[in-house]
Amino acid sequence: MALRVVSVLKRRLGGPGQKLLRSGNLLSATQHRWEKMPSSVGFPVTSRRSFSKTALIVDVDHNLGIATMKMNNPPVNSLSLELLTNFVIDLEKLENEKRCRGLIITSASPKIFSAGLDITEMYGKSSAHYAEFWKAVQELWLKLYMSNMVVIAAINGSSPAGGCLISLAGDYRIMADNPKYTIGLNETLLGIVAPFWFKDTLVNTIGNRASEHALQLGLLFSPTDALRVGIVDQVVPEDKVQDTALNVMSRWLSIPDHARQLTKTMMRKPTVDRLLKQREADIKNFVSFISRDSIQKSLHMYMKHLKERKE
Ligand SMILES: CCC/C=C/C(=O)SCCNC(=O)CCNC(=O)[C@H](O)C(C)(C)COP(=O)([O-])OP(=O)([O-])OC[C@H]1O[C@@H](n2cnc3c(N)ncnc32)[C@H](O)[C@@H]1OP(=O)([O-])[O-]
Repeated sequence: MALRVVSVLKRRLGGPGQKLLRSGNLLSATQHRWEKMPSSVGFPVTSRRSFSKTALIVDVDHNLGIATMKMNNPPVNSLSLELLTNFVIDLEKLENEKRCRGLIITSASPKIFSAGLDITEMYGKSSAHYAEFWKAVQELWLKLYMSNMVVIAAINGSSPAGGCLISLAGDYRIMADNPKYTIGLNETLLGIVAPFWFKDTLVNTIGNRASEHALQLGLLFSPTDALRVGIVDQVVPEDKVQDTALNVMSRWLSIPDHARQLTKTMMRKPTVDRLLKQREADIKNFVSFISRDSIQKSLHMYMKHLKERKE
């Protein structure tokens, strides 16, 4: 598999990649760039490395310059404070590793990409806890949305609310073609409201009218409908999600990093700045909203409904 992707990379690389091809060198231009780097900057050039923390498995292929992050928080990959914190730490690590240019985010649990924010972090806790939790949610979005890496979401299961936000924060989304899986910002179904930066991320992806419709109704889209509205970029058979993510990555990595990164920043910075300007106010707003009796009751009822659904 890795060899096939390297050859796709070579095919698609212009300039230095073509030179490498002509010279018969089997390394991609990406690898060429790494080889010129002193080994002290990080990992050996031809190695793979895996590290896993609670709720997250990260595998870095240094030959391809691609990391794969698998959320691993059974049963449904809910985004607990711990998962959010580890996610941010590992993202920073990868971001600082110059040889890592692409990140694929996926799930280690079959059928669920992520059930979104861990609802149990949002009820029956102290204001200080809500504030800490919300800060971690903000931090993850800020880091992911402005990542220097190419970020591809390989959505191999359902992806409601916060799970959908993680996918939307990437550069490209590939979803498994299984009508049982859904994706969307369904917050209104829980009686809560997606904050403005969730909304902005959706608007930047699918436009204002479709977002208004999706957000008010808390729509959860099937893969086919998600593709139609533009929440995802590609729908592929379930067993092809990872391979497709690698192939798409090769196309994105064939663009010079600096040009792609500056373009990404130009497109996304105004959205990020909106949150940065009012980060503390957004935390206060979340804490006061989530602490309301009516909201606590809604969340409690929703969790009850999830449990009863099983019985
Ligand atoms: C302003 C704030 C913005 C908010 C953003 C959000 O993301 S809000 C989040 C919006 N998210 C949603 O609306 C998604 C809600 N979840 C679902 O729709 C489904 O769980 C599923 C489709 C993800 C998986 O279906 P499935 O049939 O494969 O699995 P299952 O349903 O049997 O669940 C297994 C266990 O996990 C539990 N649990 C589930 N989700 C959460 C959670 N988020 N958290 C915590 N726990 C959760 C569930 O209670 C059950 O526990 P039990 O009884 O074993 O102790």
